Amino acid sequence: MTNNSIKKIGVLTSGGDAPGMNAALRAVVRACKYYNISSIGIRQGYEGLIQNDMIDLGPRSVKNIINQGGTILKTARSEEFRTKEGRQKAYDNLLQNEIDALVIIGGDGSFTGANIFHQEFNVPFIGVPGTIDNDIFGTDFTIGYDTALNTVTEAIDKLRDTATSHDRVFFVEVMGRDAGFIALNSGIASGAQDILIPEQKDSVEELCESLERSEETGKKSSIVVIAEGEQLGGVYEIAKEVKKRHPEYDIRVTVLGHIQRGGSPSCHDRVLASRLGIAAVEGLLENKTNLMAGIRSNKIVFTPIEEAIKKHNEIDAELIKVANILAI
Ligand SMILES: Nc1ncnc2c1ncn2[C@@H]1O[C@H](COP(=O)(O)OP(=O)(O)O)[C@@H](O)[C@H]1O
Ligand SMILES: O=P(O)(O)OC[C@H]1O[C@](O)(COP(=O)(O)O)[C@@H](O)[C@@H]1O
Ligand SMILES: [Mg+2]
Repeated sequence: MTNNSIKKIGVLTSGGDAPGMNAALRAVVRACKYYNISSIGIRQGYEGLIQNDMIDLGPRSVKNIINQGGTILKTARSEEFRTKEGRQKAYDNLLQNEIDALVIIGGDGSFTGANIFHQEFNVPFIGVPGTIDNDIFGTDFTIGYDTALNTVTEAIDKLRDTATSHDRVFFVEVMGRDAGFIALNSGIASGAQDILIPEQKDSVEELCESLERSEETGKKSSIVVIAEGEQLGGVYEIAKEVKKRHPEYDIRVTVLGHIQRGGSPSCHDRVLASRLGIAAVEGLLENKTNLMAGIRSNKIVFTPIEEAIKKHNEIDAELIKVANILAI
């Protein structure tokens, strides 16, 4: 398997952090050791490449992190890497540190940056999808998504207790910059009356009809889950519009925010991250590059990075049907 031209792999975490990034890092470092090559950690995403902020890593440097949320390498959104000058500095530092290839653990933005870097300097890389949003084509699941879903579901369960006690309507905003995966799945799991996601055309009228229908059948409190990328507007605006039409509703709004990105990764995310981290190293050693390691029908697959960035996973119509039937 070993390709002799790769002797050292650099690994970084970039973009929004996601639970399981540490497990992916651990897998990359240990796979490198397994295949007798060196690994070096780059701190704060592309910022660390530009600032030459790196640390040699071995199997014991990544002990006790499989269960930790966040990323011990830290992450960043680097403006400088968007510039040609910034990427030149990054390349100079790669040469100085004798890094032959990169594993990029991050989201679509991080992969876009890696792709441009590859076009300019021909640095081999493989992406590992780490984002709670699950908005990356080429994998059924991104690292962190399952943990975020569990966090959201637990939070909405708590809101349900108070919503029921007061006969209130709760509007809950969940993350998902442009994607409704978190909203749809957590909404089904938490028994939401309605779920608003950017992939679907929604209207306040339909939302009100749904609330009215449930009221007619004796429902006293409801939960509405709204993805932050919802096209109808923000959660406060939507709540205001509903209140205008139903002044009698006792409405509360909760924005779950960054709590959704934290916490110890779920078993699912730890296993996924471990598999993808190893796959990325093995891929590089097989001379693969410009690909993302993902999982489809429980098998490792590699997808061209441009497809991973540009294509979109479709929302499953069956899930929407499930949500609708259960909201009767
Ligand atoms: N078009 C681009 N050119 C160069 N670098 C980019 C580009 N888009 C994103 N990046 C780099 O990737 C980083 C992470 O992207 P971002 O969209 O913030 O998060 P994510 O990877 O989670 O989607 C950015 O801060 C930037 O440094
Ligand atoms: O932490 P920030 O910079 O406020 O970004 C918030 C965004 O990051 C996310 O949590 C994750 O998205 P990315 O992984 O693509 O960064 C989105 O759901 C959210 O819109
Ligand atoms: Mg992104």
